[in-house]
Amino acid sequence: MARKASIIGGGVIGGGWAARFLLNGWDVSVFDPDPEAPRKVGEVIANARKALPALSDLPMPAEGKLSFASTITECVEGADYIQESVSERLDLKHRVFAQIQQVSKGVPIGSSTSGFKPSELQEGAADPSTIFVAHPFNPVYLLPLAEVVPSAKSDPALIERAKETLREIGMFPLHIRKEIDAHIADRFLEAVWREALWLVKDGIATTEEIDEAIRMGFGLRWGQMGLFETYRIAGGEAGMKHFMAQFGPCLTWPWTKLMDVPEFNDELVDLIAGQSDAQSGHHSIRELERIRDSNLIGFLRALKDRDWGAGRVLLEHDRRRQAAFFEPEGGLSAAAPLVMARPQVLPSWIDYNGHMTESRYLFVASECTDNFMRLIGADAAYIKGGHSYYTAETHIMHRGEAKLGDRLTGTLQVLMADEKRMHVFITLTRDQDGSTVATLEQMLLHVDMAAGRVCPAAPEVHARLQAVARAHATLPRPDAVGRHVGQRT
Ligand SMILES: NC(=O)C1=CN([C@@H]2O[C@H](COP(=O)(O)OP(=O)(O)OC[C@H]3O[C@@H](n4cnc5c(N)ncnc54)[C@H](O)[C@@H]3O)[C@@H](O)[C@H]2O)C=CC1
Ligand SMILES: C[N+](C)(C)CC(=O)CC(=O)[O-]
Repeated sequence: MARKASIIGGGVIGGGWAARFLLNGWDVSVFDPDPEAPRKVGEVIANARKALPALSDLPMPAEGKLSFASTITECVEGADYIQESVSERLDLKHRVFAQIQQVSKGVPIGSSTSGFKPSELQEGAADPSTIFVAHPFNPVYLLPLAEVVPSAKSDPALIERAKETLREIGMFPLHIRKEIDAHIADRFLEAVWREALWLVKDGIATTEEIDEAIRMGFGLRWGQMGLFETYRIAGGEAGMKHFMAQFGPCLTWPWTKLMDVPEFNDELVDLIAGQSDAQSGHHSIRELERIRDSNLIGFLRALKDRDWGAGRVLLEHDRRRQAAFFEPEGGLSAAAPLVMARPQVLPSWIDYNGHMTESRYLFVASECTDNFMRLIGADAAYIKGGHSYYTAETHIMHRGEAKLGDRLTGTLQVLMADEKRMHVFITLTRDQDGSTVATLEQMLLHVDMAAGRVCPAAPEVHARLQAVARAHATLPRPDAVGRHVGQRT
């Protein structure tokens, strides 16, 4: 049964949390007194549906159920996890926690607060031990970081449980050991923001020039290595010590305004807002969100290919989902083709004809056979031991068109298997209408990789493969089996 997340406050951040839980298979209930909240949350979720699945080639779990509650009591009933994302006012957050704790006992209550300490949030609470900070980053459905900040009154076991929940929905819970105003990340953002306000106020730079200074240079570095690793390299062969010796003295030079805050008056707000309108006003906010999401997907996939930084978190999330997904219903002896992949057609998969390029059909098919190999035990450890399956022959038939954003399902049927061979038939269908876009017939050979020769599979792999082959022997043989190019029909 799907678990339930309760989201209190359905603004920018509450909507992002709702999307992340929902698309990871949780049921989600949202409470927000704003009558516009369902529309706003719906729009965030619509963006997330386009973006989040594009981070992975694995199937998304079935979406959970979304509901809007009319009271906090109704919202948190039966919740396994509660996330508070109401406006940044301490009195309001206290009132919300009091209402939650009238009905909900022992359930983790994460707060999205950007700046309040957990001990401040817990003041006057019936049970302070369940309230903690889980500070996310916008867009919550794409960025993995959640700063998890407990206080001395927090229940350590409950915090660990909450961190596990965050990992399950693909996040990276960073445990902040000492509570402090604005945690870790917002202290940086505040410092950069303060300096930027000065630069605009003093007429040194426009909002656009400041954004160029970030996105053309150090912003790109930070996204993959952060601050210290980047500066270590900047110290040359002598590393961090040399870097500090060279640039330490400038900390006392007038490079920043440090704690000075510009007067936050209407003049400054109008100046910044006017420049921002001139810079980006030709895009709607929703358009900007989509541009941001598409860029983030590109970055994150690049990091994933390199098993680095946030990309490593995505790979770990894939591994968890893989373990859960590829245990077929009915086990290996189910008499039905096995669902082995559910990819989404990404922008880079589209060719000059406006549809999925041909190499991607083979790519998706090889996702299917890779997952099938894992299922029968020819997994990474088996391959490391020196044995694997190699594809000897493939025949692809293109029977329809897959377009940008289409969700595809790849099923695999075993036609014949013996100790050295498996003959399989893969069907790729479009989820929205069930139509077949391609079929692929393949022969794979079991090889001794060091010898470069075909050899019998290990008995346990052979036994699992045979279990599937026996079950699939009862299935009708697809018409396309054995077809070749130029054949008369
Ligand atoms: N916007 C951002 O970039 C980030 C914000 N945060 C934090 O997330 C929290 C929410 O911020 P945003 O989503 O940006 O604000 P927002 O203004 O977009 O949304 C706040 C929502 O809370 C609702 N609300 C007010 N009283 C309520 C109540 N009694 N019960 C339920 N809902 C209620 C409002 O109707 C509104 O929809 C804040 O604590 C903020 O510091 C955290 C990370 C980033
Ligand atoms: C501006 N802010 C303090 C609300 C920002 C955050 O808390 C995190 C973010 O997403 O930038």
